[in-house]
This record gives sequence, C-alpha cells and structure tokens, in this order.
Amino acid sequence: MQKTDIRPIDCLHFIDGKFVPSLDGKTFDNINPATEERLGTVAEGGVDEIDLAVKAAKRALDGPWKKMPANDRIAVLRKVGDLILERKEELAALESLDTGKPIWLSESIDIPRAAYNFHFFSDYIRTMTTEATQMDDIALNYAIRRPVGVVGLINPWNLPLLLLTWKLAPALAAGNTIVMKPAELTPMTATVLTEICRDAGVPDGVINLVHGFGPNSAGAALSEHPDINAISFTGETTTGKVIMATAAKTLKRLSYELGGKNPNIIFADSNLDEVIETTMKSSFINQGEVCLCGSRIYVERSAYEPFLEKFIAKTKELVVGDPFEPKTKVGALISEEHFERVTSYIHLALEEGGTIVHGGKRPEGLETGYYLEPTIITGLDRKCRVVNEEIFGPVVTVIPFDTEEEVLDQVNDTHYGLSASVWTNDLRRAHRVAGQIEAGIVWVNTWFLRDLRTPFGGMKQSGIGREGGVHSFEFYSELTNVCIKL
Ligand SMILES: NC(=O)c1ccc[n+]([C@@H]2O[C@H](COP(=O)([O-])OP(=O)(O)OC[C@H]3O[C@@H](n4cnc5c(N)ncnc54)[C@H](O)[C@@H]3O)[C@@H](O)[C@H]2O)c1
Ligand SMILES: O=C/C=C/C=C(\O)C(=O)O
Repeated sequence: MQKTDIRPIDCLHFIDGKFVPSLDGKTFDNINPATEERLGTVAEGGVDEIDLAVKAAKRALDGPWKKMPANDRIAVLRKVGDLILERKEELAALESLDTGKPIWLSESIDIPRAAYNFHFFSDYIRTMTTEATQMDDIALNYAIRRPVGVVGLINPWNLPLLLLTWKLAPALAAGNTIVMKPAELTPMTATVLTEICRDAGVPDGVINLVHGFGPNSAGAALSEHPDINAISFTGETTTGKVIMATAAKTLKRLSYELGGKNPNIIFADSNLDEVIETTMKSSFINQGEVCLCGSRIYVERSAYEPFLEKFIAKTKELVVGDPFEPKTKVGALISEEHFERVTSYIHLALEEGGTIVHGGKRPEGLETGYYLEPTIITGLDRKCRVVNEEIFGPVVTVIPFDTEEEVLDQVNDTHYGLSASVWTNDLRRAHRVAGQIEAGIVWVNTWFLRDLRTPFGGMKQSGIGREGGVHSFEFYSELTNVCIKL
C-alpha cells in the first residue's frame, strides 16, 4: 500500500501562461509503476500544440524577459529555487509516484538538486563576462552575449525534475524563451514546475510545456519546428540520432547528453569497504536507472573474490519494494516495457554464458509493480552484448583483470564515453589511468560527486557538448564580436 497523502495530478500543457488541453482533446494515461494503477490523464500534444507554444515563446522573446535588468531576472530565478524547496514534499511524492523511485531519494537528491540548479545558475550568471581584445593602436574588439532565442528542451524519465531544471535554469538565465517536452512517463513534476515559474514571476510565454511522446508526437514536432533555434536533449543515443537528423533540416544548435555503459575500475590497493559502500550506489541507486551508473565493474584479480563476496552480501541486504516505505532502497522500474527490456538482458546473459550470482528475477511477494531484484552477473566475455549494451536497470557485470593495460583496453572498447570510476590509493596510477579513459567524467575514489561549475557530459556516442557552469551559458547564448577601429 503506498503511503502518501499527496494526490496525483492530471497534466495539461502550459502555453503562454495558461494550462490548456490539446486542441483535439487527446490524452493518455499516466501509470504508477509501483502499483500498475492509473495516476491520471495527460494531455497529448503534437504539431499544433508545439506551434502554439513556439509562437508564444517567440512573442515573449521581445517581451519583458530580455529587457528585464539582470538583477531582476536573477531574483526571479532564485525565487523559482525557493518555491521548489517550499513545495519539496509535494514534488518528491509526485516524482516517486511517477518514477517508482524511493521517496527518500526524491526528497534527498532529486528535488533539492532541482532547486539548487536554479540557485546555482542565478548566482553563476553574475560571474558571466565576455572578452575584449586590443589590436595594438589599430582597433579594439569586444564580445557581447545575447540569448540564442527560442530553445527546445527534451527530457528523459529517470531524474525528471533534476534534469529538466539542469537545462531550464541556465537557458532562462541566458535570457532565452523555452518550449519543453518532459518524458511521457513522468509528466507531473514538470507540470508543477511551470506553475512555480509563473508564481515566481516568469512572464507569460517565456516558458511553455507540451506533453506528448517522441515519434509522430510533440517530441518530433519540437525537433522539426523552424522557429526553434536550439535543442538540448537528454535521452538514449538512438533517439539522439533521430532528433539530429530532424533538426539538421533547420540547422538547429544541439546539446546532447546520451547513453552510457560506464566502467567502475577497482584496483587491489583500494579500501574495499569504501569501494563497496559507494559501489552499492553506483550499481543500484534509482533502480540502476542513472546514465552514470557503473554497470561494468572491473576488479583486479587479487581482490576479485573478496570484493565479490562482500558485494553480494551487501546487495542481499537491499530492500526492494514500495517506494513510499522508508526502508525501501530499490523501488520499481519505470514501466512494464522497460521491465521487460531489462529482464531480457538477464536472460541474454545466461545465453551468453554468464552466471547470475545474485538476483535476476522479480522479488517474492511483489507480483504487482515493475520490481526487479538487484542483479550481479559474472563470467561474461568482453565482447558479449550484456557487457557492451546499455541496460539502464539494476544489473551489473563483474569482470576480473590483471594489468592496467588490459583493463584500459576493455574499458575503452565501447562506443560510449560518458563516465567512469577508478579506485586506487596509488596517486600516480590514479592520474595515469584517469587520463587514459575515454569518458567525459572520471571520478577517483568516489562517484556522482558533483560541482556544477565543472564540464558535465559524454564523448563518442554518449553526448555532444557539455553542461555546467560556463559550458551551459556557451550553449544557451550567442556571441557577437564588435571591432572598433581606433
Ligand atoms: N547523459 C546524461 O546526462 C543522461 C541523463 C539521463 C538519461 N540519459 C539517457 O537517457 C536514456 C533513458 O531516458 P529515456 O528512456 O527517457 O530516453 P528516450 O530517448 O527514450 O526519451 C528521452 C526523451 O526523448 C523523447 N523522444 C523520444 N523519441 C523522440 C523523437 N523521435 N523526437 C523527439 N523526441 C523524442 C521522449 O519522449 C523523451 O522525452 C538512457 O539512455 C540514459 O542513459 C542520459
Ligand atoms: O542519469 C543521469 C544523471 C545525470 C546527472 C546530471 O546531469 C547532473 O548531475 O548534473
């Protein structure tokens, strides 16, 4: 039985400062992944709703937002962060109802970080400068920064409000207007966020939200609308390729945060208890539905057995169940389709010669809801699909290695390049190995430790561009160099 007195909400679009249904009245059901019950209905937008939203955003470009003095815009952004915190309990409950993630996770990570995204960028904007270049006594050059224009934000379902605000805050701070499309599986917190932005003083038309699906729906319409100047997308690599092809027709600026198959490299000289404590999170937090999860665990051979024994013992202690139960560590996967997809990889692992040393099936007594035991697999060859394809669930493979060269060869033998963790107390080895890993983010003796000023993003097929600090502003603004002859 789910314990929350927060009621789920029906979700309308938010266009030009008003909550509206689709023009054709189309809706789709929102399902609670922990109970398989209907939470409510969601307006399903398409070409017409996206066009209304883009027109509103374009009009708002010449409205009060761009002309607002920076200090006033900063105050509005700070207020958004404050109101998110004021409504933390409500937002956390809606996030857990939508995603199936444990309520402690929504309350301690997702919602506070959503507020911090706004507080961070409202402060960071004050540090933004441009540049001036003196050309002897011939000329003086200076750069001026202006918003890109109307920006499209397309978001995934795993950390819905955290990742939406990670884009929305800098996009607004840079003076843009927005059309955002949350994932169809997690519509509720994005809907409340638009209300919060309006209450904080964001003028009508500056932010617009259209619910819907990807192909032949709001997502595709957003990527092809000619008046969308830039798109920031977070989602699967395969989806990114489709959006890129569509957006190419109108040469949109693109920022991509895509999939990963991240290594967690454990050398024998590391502190095993410390490694295990963090590896439990990097393996199974948010049901393993985090792009940064270290799903390929490489352990130096002399530490392999001791690690595996402790890792299995700790995993056995994880409570899987009702997201609203305080003791729950692992909630429900996001949907029936995703549950089937993740489970299919577990079956594939057996076909590929792997051994399931823990988990692998639906937990006893949880017949309803998309629950899956945290799963540890050994004995797989480096070339098999389960070691190379993103599963995006509570499933990890553990692989022994003998030398640095060997493990680096395996670690980099992937078309992904998002993140990695390295565990060692040998400082020189830490620097040496970190510098050879083909990933956008490398954590040494930690995981998911975040300073929002740093470049965040992937290389190869894990992303294009970086988010965070100045990197976000570079994407959400245009620079003009003015050259004055002296
Ligand atoms: N690199 C990162 O920072 C990061 C963060 C979170 C998630 N992810 C990745 O996201 C994926 C999981 O999220 P997901 O299942 O929501 O991804 P997804 O690609 O299925 O969907 C993401 C968003 O794209 C929309 N979409 C789908 N097809 C589209 C199309 N043809 N045109 C326009 N929009 C379309 C969806 O409606 C959704 O809003 C995983 O691969 C994960 O690694 C990456
Ligand atoms: O699932 C992916 C998590 C992404 C996290 C961030 O983008 C972040 O911490 O800024």
